[in-house]
Amino acid sequence: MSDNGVQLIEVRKSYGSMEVIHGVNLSIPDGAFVVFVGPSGCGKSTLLRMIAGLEEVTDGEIAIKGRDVTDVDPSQRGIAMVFQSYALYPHMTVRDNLAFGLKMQRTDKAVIDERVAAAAAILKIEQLLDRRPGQLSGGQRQRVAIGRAIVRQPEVFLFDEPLSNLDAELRVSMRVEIARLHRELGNTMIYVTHDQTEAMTLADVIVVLRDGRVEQAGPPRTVYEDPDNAFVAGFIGSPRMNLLDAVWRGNGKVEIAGQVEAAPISGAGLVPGDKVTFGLRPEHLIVGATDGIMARVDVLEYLGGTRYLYCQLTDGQPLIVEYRDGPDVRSGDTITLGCPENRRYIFNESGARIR
Ligand SMILES: Nc1ncnc2c1ncn2[C@@H]1O[C@H](COP(=O)(O)OP(=O)(O)OP(=O)(O)O)[C@@H](O)[C@H]1O
Repeated sequence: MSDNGVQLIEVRKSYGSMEVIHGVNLSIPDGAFVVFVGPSGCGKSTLLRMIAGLEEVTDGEIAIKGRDVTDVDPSQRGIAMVFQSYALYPHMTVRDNLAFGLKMQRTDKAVIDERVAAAAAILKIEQLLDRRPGQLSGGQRQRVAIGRAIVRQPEVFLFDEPLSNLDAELRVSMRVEIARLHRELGNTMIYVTHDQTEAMTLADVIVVLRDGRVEQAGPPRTVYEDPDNAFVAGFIGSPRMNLLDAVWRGNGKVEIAGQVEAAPISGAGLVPGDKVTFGLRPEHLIVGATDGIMARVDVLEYLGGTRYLYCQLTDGQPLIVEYRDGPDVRSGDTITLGCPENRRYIFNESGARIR
C-alpha cells in the first residue's frame, strides 16, 4: 500500500440489507484538498463518517498515511472533524472548548496552552477566548469548531458542510479562511458540501458521487471541461449544462429541434438515427450567431453583470443562455445561438460521453 494521504479500497456500507455505498475506490494524495459533492442522499456524509470512524465499514478498507485504520478507534486515526452544527460545549469558555480534547488525552498543560494560543492566532479569535459559545456569532462559533480541530494536530481534517449554517456573506469569507488554512497547514482536507462554488474554489480534487458510487474524480477544471458523463456534466456548473434531446446523423452531425449542428466527435459506437444528448453550457452560448440554433426567449433575468435568458427551442425544449454583452434582448424575441465546437458535448443514450 502506498503512503498516500487517505486511501479507500472497495469500501462498502450497508444499513441492514440496504447497501448505500457500493465499492468506492479513492486515492487521496497527502496534502490534497478533496471535496465530495453530489445530490442529497448520494452518500457524501456516510463516506466522510466512515473515514472518521463514526460509521463502521461494512466491507473494504480505509488507510490513512499507509496505515489500515478500518477498525481503529476514531481517536486513534489522526483525524479531526468539523461539523455543520459546530458541536461546541455551551457551558465552557472558548479556551476550554479548544483545550477539552487535549485535556482528555492528558496532554501537558504547557503544550495545551501553547496549541490553544497558536490556533487562536491562526483563526484570529484571541479576543474571544474567555467567552462562551452563546456569546459568539455563527461565524465565530465555526472558527472555534475549526480551532478545536487544529489543536489536535491531525493528519487529516474532515469537514461536514461546515459553512451551511452561515449567511451568504460570511460563507464567502469563511471559505477564503479555510483555503488560507489549508495553504498554511498543508494537511490533507476532505470536505463535504452542497455548494458548487465552495467545491470549485476549494478543491484540488472534486469527487462527484451519485447513489453511493463515484461518477468522476478530478481537478475542478477537468470535471467542468471534460465530464465523463451527462450526470457530471449536469451537476457541475451553475446554471447547469443544457442537456438536449438530439439525434446522431453521422459524419460529425447531430439533429436538434429539426436543425443540423456540427458535433466534432469520433462518434464511436454511434450509428445514424441513435438518440443522443447534446450538451451546451449556458455560458458558452453566443447570442446573435449568423448560423446556429434558433430559440425564443421566454423570460429574462437581469443580474447586473450578466443576464440569464430562459428560452425554448422550436420543439419546445427549454434552454438557458448566459448573456453578458451585446444588443438588447427582450422576452418574445427569437435569437440564434452559436457555440464553439470544442464546447459541444455529446452523450449516448446511457449518458456516457462520446468523445
Ligand atoms: N442510519 C441510517 N440508517 C439507514 N439509512 C441511512 C442511515 N444514514 C444514512 N442512510 C442512507 O444512506 C444514504 C446516504 O446518506 P448520506 O447521509 O451519506 O447522504 P448525503 O449525500 O450526505 O446526503 P445529504 O446531502 O442530504 O446530507 C441515504 O440513502 C440515506 O438515506
